[in-house]
Amino acid sequence: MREQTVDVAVIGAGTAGLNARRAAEKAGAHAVAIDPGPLGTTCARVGCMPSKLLIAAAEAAHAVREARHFGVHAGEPRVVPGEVMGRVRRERDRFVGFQLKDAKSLSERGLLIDGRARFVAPNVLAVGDDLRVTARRAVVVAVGSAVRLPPILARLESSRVIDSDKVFELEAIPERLLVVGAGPIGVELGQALARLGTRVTVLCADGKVAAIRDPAVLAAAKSALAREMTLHTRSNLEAAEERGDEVWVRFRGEDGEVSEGTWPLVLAATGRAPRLGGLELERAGVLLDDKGRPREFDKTTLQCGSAPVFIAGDAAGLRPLLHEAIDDGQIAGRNAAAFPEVLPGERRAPLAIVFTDPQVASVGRRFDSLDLSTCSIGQVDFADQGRARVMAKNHGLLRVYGSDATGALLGAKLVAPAGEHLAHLLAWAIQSELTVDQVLRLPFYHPVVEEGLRSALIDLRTKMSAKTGGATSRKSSGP
Ligand SMILES: Cc1cc2nc3c(=O)[nH]c(=O)nc-3n(C[C@H](O)[C@H](O)[C@H](O)COP(=O)(O)OP(=O)(O)OC[C@H]3O[C@@H](n4cnc5c(N)ncnc54)[C@H](O)[C@@H]3O)c2cc1C
Ligand SMILES: NC(=O)c1ccc[n+]([C@@H]2O[C@H](COP(=O)([O-])OP(=O)(O)OC[C@H]3O[C@@H](n4cnc5c(N)ncnc54)[C@H](O)[C@@H]3O)[C@@H](O)[C@H]2O)c1
Repeated sequence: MREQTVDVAVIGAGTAGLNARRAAEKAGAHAVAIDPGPLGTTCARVGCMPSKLLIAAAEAAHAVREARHFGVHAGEPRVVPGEVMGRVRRERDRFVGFQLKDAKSLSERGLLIDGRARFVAPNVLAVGDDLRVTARRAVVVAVGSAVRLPPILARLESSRVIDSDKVFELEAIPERLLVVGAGPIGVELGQALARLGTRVTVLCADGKVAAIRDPAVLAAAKSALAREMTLHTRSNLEAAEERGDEVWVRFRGEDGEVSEGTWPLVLAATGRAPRLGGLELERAGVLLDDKGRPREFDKTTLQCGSAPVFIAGDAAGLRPLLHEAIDDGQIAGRNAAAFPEVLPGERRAPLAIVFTDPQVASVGRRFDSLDLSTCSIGQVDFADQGRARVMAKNHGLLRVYGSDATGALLGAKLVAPAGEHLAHLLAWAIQSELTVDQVLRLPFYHPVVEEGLRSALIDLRTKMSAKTGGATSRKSSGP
């Protein structure tokens, strides 16, 4: 058995792991990452980047179709699957290539170990069968997440049931597709394939699309997405089996109505779960609950109880997003290097964007965390918003949440054209702790989609004033 002793061992060389290793090193620790591969990070290989590449192709096809609204008639676009998927994979491989280059350089310096790690004792990891790594200070667990298949689909073991890891390897654009799950993955990939020519049916159990909790924004998103896909929300998968060249599926809607159909391909987008199984965290002194997650986990320091173990990125199951994996990695790496002197990490305003069209985004406080007796909601419908109408992209709803007592902007949920940009403006304002009045004093050009945001903020200010008798709006005079 080979033995290696380091200050900090990081399990996983994805985005969170690589950032954790770097942060630990910057803090003066000898830190290594351990990963059996495939390297290249989930984001670049099978996540953010290939999905956005597929969406970019879909947007091009959609723009050709939509040109008729402007009197420009290009006809039905001819989508060449080999070329579409070829570009997706070529560009994806380019992004992955940068990650692999960094990984190679780490390996050459002995800072990246090839192998699967598991705990054998506190601070001690077995890597494969012949290596033992001891971390003098602490271990960071950054093992990411894996697709969670419902048993009905898992049991099928059919090549006609794929997940998001496999979708980018498709050679053909399917003629018809059933997407099970309407979270970010289901709606992004479902709408993209619909625009590339697939007839897409989406079903989901929880009644939500794109994880939207605000009921008004949810209704607007459903109506926007239903223009291109058949949506069955609140539909439970009841049975599935392979029948000839297709998969037969039966599901039950909330009204009890049973539907069934056959599809040549099913995309399971039923969520992802932290990949903590097999790590034997108990041997590190971490107590686990019945789902195999740490019973005690400090969301601010990312430490598991009082053990010398930190969890970062998707493995923590808190904010499974790329920019959060980077921040998590930095917090966990720094704390692991300084162990036992751990400090809470600085967090940014919550921000999540789903790249459908219109885009869905949430910023700051979530709708279901608001006390509606002390908060007001302002909104704008994009149906008549000037610039959105000019571009024939006039669909969506933006809602902003504010505190009646302080006039502070608390959060926002939107399904809107240029949603990714509106969401960033809102996130920056919320993190800067601006009041609604202060945001309204900032410049808004004309004609831009941001004028829609201004309308929502004016609506919010009016509602706050009505509730407080003008106390919040008296703080300043905005436009
Ligand atoms: C289809 C899709 C689209 C997405 N789009 C977006 C987007 O647009 N924007 C966004 O912000 N986020 C997006 N995400 C989420 C984002 O990709 C993830 O949040 C992020 O990549 C997680 O990084 P991570 O470091 O936690 O995990 P990963 O990058 O998965 O890294 C985990 C690493 O751990 C290794 N590992 C696992 N077990 C062990 C073990 N026992 N020993 C050693 N190593 C191990 C794995 O090999 C892997 O390299 C998307 C995800 C998917 C699936
Ligand atoms: N743009 C982005 O930032 C982006 C894009 C894609 C993915 N992601 C990340 O990936 C994570 C995983 O995404 P996701 O969409 O797979 O997960 P999700 O958990 O958000 O959605 C899962 C969906 O599957 C449905 N579902 C689960 N079991 C079902 C069943 N048996 N029958 C019918 N429906 C069922 C749920 O109702 C839900 O609609 C997200 O949380 C997100 O952090 C982010």
